[in-house]
Amino acid sequence: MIATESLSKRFPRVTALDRLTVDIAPGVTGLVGANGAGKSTLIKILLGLSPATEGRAEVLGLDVATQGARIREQVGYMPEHDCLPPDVSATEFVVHMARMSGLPPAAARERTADTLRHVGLYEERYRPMGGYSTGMKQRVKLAQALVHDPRLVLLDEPTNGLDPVGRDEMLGLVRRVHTDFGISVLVTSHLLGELERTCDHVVVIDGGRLLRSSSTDEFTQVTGSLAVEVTDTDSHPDGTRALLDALIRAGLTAGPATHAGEQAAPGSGHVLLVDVADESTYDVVRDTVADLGLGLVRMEQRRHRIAEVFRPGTGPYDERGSADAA
Ligand SMILES: Nc1ncnc2c1ncn2[C@@H]1O[C@H](COP(=O)(O)OP(=O)(O)OP(=O)(O)O)[C@@H](O)[C@H]1O
Repeated sequence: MIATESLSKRFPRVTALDRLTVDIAPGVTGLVGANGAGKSTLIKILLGLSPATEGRAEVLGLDVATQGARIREQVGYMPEHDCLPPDVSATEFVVHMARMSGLPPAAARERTADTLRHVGLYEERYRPMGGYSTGMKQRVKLAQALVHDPRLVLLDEPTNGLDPVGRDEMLGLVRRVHTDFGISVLVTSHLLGELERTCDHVVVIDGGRLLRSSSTDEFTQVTGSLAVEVTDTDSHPDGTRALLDALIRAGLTAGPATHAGEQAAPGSGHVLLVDVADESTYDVVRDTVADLGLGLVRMEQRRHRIAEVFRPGTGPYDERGSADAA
């Protein structure tokens, strides 16, 4: 879908992209990097809107340097910043964008209605956009990127400014762009963790350079620990503590999980991480829980969180730490 080769973009004071070489296959890909990492610069180059200083890039097999107009016919773009005229309605705006992409009037109206419905805008679509919430504006921006039925969409920080519920809803919509319509997606975020559930593949850039490009599964591979959560009982008011002591007596290595992602369900105690020595570890944990008369809330193989891979001291890029540290 997208291929770049030693792509650089230098501004007088800043190198925004530094010899970036990356291949992006069809599907949903996350482009992750801190603010200023070069994400928006890359998107503008891929759309043929800004020339690279060096190197080359292709989108859908088309050269960004010479075939920008053809790329923009087949690619949708959701910009990062608010760009919606306040005194027109979502319907008027999206119909206008559809017409700009070359759709005839009737098809533009029909596609607009379908796309706005898909992003979850109903009666509000006839009201001026100046009165919309941030979430509604982000949905209109997504709709205008989809309205001409592109093969690929480039979404620049679609969750920006949204609260956690709004973020989840937007990420669900982004995923459905691919599952419902078969459109490939490149979505940017400055938050590593939030793309974990949405993307098949994640590309991480920092200071315009490629840090890592791999499938989400590779990022979140299974670790050698088992997360175990139990309930308290009358005879064991701190069930987690009782289980920890018993597991250590049984010869296992275990400890409380301290990572935020391992928080227990409210009222159900805490989570222990148990090193999996071999297959017998599962039996020992199950039998110990049963012997103590505790309720087993969950026992599951723990996976890495994407954010852990890059946390100083815990990731593969830090020789001092181990990626298993939790
Ligand atoms: N037109 C420009 N002129 C000068 N410097 C620029 C220009 N556009 C971007 N930059 C600089 O290039 C670097 C990369 O910016 P870019 O907008 O691509 O980052 P980003 O990863 O998208 O971050 P953000 O989400 O904050 O926009 C930044 O240091 C930015 O200040």
